[in-house]
Amino acid sequence: MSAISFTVGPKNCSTAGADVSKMCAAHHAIDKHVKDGMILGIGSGSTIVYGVQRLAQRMKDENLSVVCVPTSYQARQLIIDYKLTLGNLDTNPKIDCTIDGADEIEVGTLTCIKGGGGCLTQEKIVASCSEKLIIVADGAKEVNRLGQKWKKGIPIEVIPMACKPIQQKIEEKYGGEAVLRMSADKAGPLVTDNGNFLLDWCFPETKYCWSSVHYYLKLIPGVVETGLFIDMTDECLVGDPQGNVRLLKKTEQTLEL
Ligand SMILES: O=C(CO)[C@H](O)[C@H](O)COP(=O)(O)O
Repeated sequence: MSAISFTVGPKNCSTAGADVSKMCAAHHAIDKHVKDGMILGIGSGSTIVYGVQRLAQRMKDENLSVVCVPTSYQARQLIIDYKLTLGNLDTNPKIDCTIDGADEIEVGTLTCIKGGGGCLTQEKIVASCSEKLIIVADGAKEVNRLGQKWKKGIPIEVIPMACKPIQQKIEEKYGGEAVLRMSADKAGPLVTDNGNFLLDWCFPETKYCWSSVHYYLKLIPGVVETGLFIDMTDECLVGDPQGNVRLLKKTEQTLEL
């Protein structure tokens, strides 16, 4: 793997029952990147929960003033539950830094698949308004090629009435299978925070120019957003079960159209 990767831990974060890899990565990101007076984007998923806990602790200990802009209903609720200051893009259209998780990270280009938790559209909007995007993850997410470990496909948010034609167009163009994500607890499809459906496109194993795939998908009427995060990530902090955190920087150019 070609990447700048070095250990920046270990950190003292051995809380019983916690996922130490995720926790150390998230704690390190908060300690390194959050400064007083900042507008901070709060990502979604399980890793960021540790980040919010750490932030709440720092706010108390250091009396920081930080406005938090959520990337999902889950993130909004976390901000409220931990008594942090809730912002939004109307009042804070420019964000200093967003910290978020990922489902898979291509080492070298730092291209990520996101949206396993279904929040990709708001995550991408908030990231696009941010000076910096910091991804926090455990080592299981690192790959040389997207799809090596994450087998659930690339999440694509779609307008419900366009779901079937979009499925067909994707499969005709690239092959594989674009599967409508179903809700775990309600009969029928999962509905996103934006009232849309999700397709998870399980793509055939081959070499892709991900930016051209992304642009092709985005141009299909009814596609709202894709879970491909290309040239957005500034750095990844990757934790391990011993509490070490490695920093990954971009070292390879993304294939261009
Ligand atoms: O993109 C996301 C949600 O849409 C999450 O950031 C991603 O699924 C990672 O989640 P976790 O931290 O639980 O592994």
